[in-house]
Amino acid sequence: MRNFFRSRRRTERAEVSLLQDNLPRHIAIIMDGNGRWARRRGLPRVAGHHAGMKKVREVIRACDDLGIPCLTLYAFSTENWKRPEGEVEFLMRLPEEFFRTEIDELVERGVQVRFIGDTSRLPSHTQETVRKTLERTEGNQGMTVIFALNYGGRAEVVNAAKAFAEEVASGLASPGALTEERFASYLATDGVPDPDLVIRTSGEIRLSNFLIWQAAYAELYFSDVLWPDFSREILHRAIEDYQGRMRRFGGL
Ligand SMILES: CC(C)Oc1ccc(CN(CCC(N)=O)C(=O)c2cnn(Cc3ccccc3)c2-c2ccc3sccc3c2)cc1
Repeated sequence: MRNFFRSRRRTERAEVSLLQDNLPRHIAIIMDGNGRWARRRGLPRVAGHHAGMKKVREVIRACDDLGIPCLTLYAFSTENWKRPEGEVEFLMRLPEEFFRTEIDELVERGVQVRFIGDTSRLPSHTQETVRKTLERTEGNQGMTVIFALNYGGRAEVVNAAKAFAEEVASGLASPGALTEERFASYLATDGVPDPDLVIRTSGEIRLSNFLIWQAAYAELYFSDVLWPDFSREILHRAIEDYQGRMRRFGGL
């Protein structure tokens, strides 16, 4: 058994060594902690969101460089209506800045961007950014990056159940034909493998209604760092921890 591990190729990195042949196929991240990060520095909350957005770029690059096929990002935030007025306006403008500064590199890297969640309640200019991002990256063959916007796992399951019920009502399906496999095809993540690793920052140990169907078997990794302090090194540590767990139970 020891030879088996020793012979496996390793990517030596300063902090951790990652096994190239046991990388997660899909990593999902609950990006939490922007507000606290700003408050600890005596900065306005929007500074935390702006710093958080820069980390989105860094984590996409880090996953793409490792060859992670799929990354889902959940901009975890308490409901918008609890936020001060100016903050919501700022948040709705942030995607345009991200699009303007990042889209060319994403296209260059062959990244395909997808969105899950209810984008209908976003302001029209933000919806326009979503549409342009989809247009610029559809059909790309590289890594898939999914942004969960205004997303709720239970709402997603209810929508899938409704879609199947409608097919039964219109005689296209019979209740007996429903399987877990078929049900998953009605979810927004249809065609995407389930996340192997879910990471959440800021020390909160909760799933918060995120990918509740898809993450049924995912390894969960909780980091105390606040999202704007997330880094390539912390990502690597999470993946190394994941690989350590797979080694313990992966054998049989
Ligand atoms: C991919 C990009 C071109 O398109 C879009 C991106 C997002 C949205 C929806 N959105 C912003 C509007 C809203 N719902 O408040 C959020 O989900 C939201 C809520 N908090 N934060 C701050 C935050 C930033 C970073 C990490 C956590 C939270 C964000 C936010 C704002 C700008 C960016 S850029 C990449 C991610 C991201 C997230 C619409 C279109």
